[in-house]
Formats: sequence, structure tokens, C-alpha cells
Amino acid sequence: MAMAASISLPRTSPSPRSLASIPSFRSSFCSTLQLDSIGKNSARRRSPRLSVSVTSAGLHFTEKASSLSFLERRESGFLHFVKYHGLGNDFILVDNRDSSEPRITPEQAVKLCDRNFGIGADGVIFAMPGVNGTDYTMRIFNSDGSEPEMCGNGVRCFARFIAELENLQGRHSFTVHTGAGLIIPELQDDGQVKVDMGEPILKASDVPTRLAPNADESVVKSDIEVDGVTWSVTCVSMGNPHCVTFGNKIDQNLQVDEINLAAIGPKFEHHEMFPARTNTEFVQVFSKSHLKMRVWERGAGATLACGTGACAVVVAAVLEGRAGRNCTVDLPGGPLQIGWNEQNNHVYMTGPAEVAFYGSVPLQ
Ligand SMILES: N[C@H](CCC[C@H](N)C(=O)O)C(=O)O
Repeated sequence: MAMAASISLPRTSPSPRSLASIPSFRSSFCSTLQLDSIGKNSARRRSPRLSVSVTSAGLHFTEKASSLSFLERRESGFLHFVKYHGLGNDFILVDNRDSSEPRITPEQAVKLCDRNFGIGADGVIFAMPGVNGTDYTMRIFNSDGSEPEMCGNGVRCFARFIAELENLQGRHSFTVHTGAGLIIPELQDDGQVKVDMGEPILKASDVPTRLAPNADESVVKSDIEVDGVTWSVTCVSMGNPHCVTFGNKIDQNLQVDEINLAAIGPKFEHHEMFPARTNTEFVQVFSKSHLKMRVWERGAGATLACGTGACAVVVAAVLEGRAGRNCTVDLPGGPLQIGWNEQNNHVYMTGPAEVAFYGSVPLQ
């Protein structure tokens, strides 16, 4: 796929009105940058467009004719997107509200996620119409083209994306149908997003894992041999499978920064004990309320953060007696606040979601 991407950097933080009200830069392959100051339905409104020339003397702005508003341009062959990240776990967000079929294929997602030949991302996330009474549906393709059931950092980005696309009439929360079931994000006044991630799934066959379950059908502190080393693992699903480890027979107190994820991660991901592959979290315990983790994600590799993984880590830490139900989980991209509610058995995740840039790319 030939990439002639254009990117747009928000001059101001997006207002809840419409993404189309955000000025955008269009970088082209000539020396001129075009700044589209765009208005909603600007196809009808002659909003001005500024052209920015880059010379050795600096930037020069000149008024130009209007252009279609950013996300409303529907010319065929182009994909308009917003690049978001949750603690550096980054996603291409696509406005797919007009269809229940993703606008791009998994094969196209792989190319768009490529960090050299594409936009670069850990995945592509689609905002789609709700089903069975939910407000929206979220689907996601990993950067390898596989489709996971859920994505924690991604659903926080999804929530902020929806708030930009739609006037929520003052609502701060809405329902999202996902492969992991009903997920409810809440936009907080401080810009963070709190998500009800639902209940953890512990039954071995539902994670799924082939590891021998304990009497209560869960896999807690079970041994698994990976590359000749016996690791102690606890398996938890947050809709997607997670294998959480605090150490192995050689090293019971992991220093997670010293782990060679690229070497060991794929061996867990593709292990025969995980028929749907697995995300793998390596965890260090600082205190009963402070954990540190690194993750090798199924279908995405080493990422800077994993929201479902952080939830699985706290559940595993509680089950292993290593931590309490409310923890700060430090990830390479930053901290998440995780709470596993004893009353309703739901796990709650709170963290940021930020726009990196706006863009459009031709699709072949
Ligand atoms: N790679 C994961 C999906 C994304 C999960 C992660 N990015 C998160 O924030 O939860 C999987 O295949 O299950």
C-alpha cells in the first residue's frame, strides 16, 4: 500500500462539540503545509483554509479556499483517523458509526500499524453502532491483524473519541458492547477515564488455558515450563487471556526491567497451554498497593501499557495473597489505578487517554 499520509496536530485540546471543529495541518510532499481550519459541514460553509509555507525564514500563512471538514470527508479511498494513546499504548481510531462492518480489513490494519511503512500503532479501534441496547460497539484489530475481545487502554481512548465525535448532552458515561461483554467508561472531570471492566474470568477452560486447574477450576500459582524454566503463573481473563507471573523457580523476585521480553514473550504467547495464545504480564511487588509490570501482548508484542493486563495483574496478586484489591500498577508508559470491588466482583481501571494527532491516509 502506497502511503501518502497526512497528519493533523490539534492546536487546542478537542472540544466535545465535534472533531470537525479542530484545526488540522495537512502535510504534503511539497514544501507547503496546509492548515485546514475546518468547521462542521464545511462542505456547505466556506470555512477559510490557511496555507502555511515553510521556508528558511519560517512559516508564512496565507488564506485559501475552504476544504471539507476533517472527519466528514468521505472521499473513497481515504481513511480519516485520530491517533490516540493510553500511556503510550497507541491506537488508530476510526469513526465507523455508520456501519457494523469495519471500514478496513485486518490486512490493511497490519499495514497501517507498521511503524516504518504505515501510521504506526499497537492496533486499530472502530467506533461502531451499539447492539442489544448499548450506545456503541467497540471492535479492535491488533497490529498483527488478529481481533481480541477487549482492550483496556483502547476503551479509554474510545471514550474520549466518542466525546469528541458526539455531543453527549452532558452525559459522562455510556455503554459499550465489546467481545468481552458490556463495558462502561466514565469521562472524569480531570480528563482521566474510569472504566468498569466487568468481572474477571478465572475458570481455566474459559481463560482459556490447558494448565491443570485447582479444585475451584482456576489456575493460581501453577507451574508452566517455558524454554526450560519453570514459571509460577496465575491465569485470568478480562475477556482476553492473561498469564501473570511473579517469578520462576530460579528467580522468585522478578526485576521486570531486566527481563528480555522479545526472547521470552513469544514463547509464552504461543505456548501450547494457551489455545487462543495469551498476553503475558511479568510483575514486581513493591507493596500491598503498588505493583510494577511489563507486558508482552498477544498480537502486538511488547507494549508500553496494557489495561486489561493491569486488571489481570491485580486480580492475580490478590489471589496469590501478594496485594490488596486497590493498587497502583506502574507500566513503562505510566501508572494505572486498578480496583477489584469485593461487593460486585467488578474490576475498575482509571487512567488517561490522549490525542496524538489527526490524519488521513489513502487506502489501497
Ligand atoms: N493484545 C491484546 C488486546 C489489547 C489489550 C491491551 N492493549 C489493553 O490495553 O488491554 C489481546 O490480544 O488480548
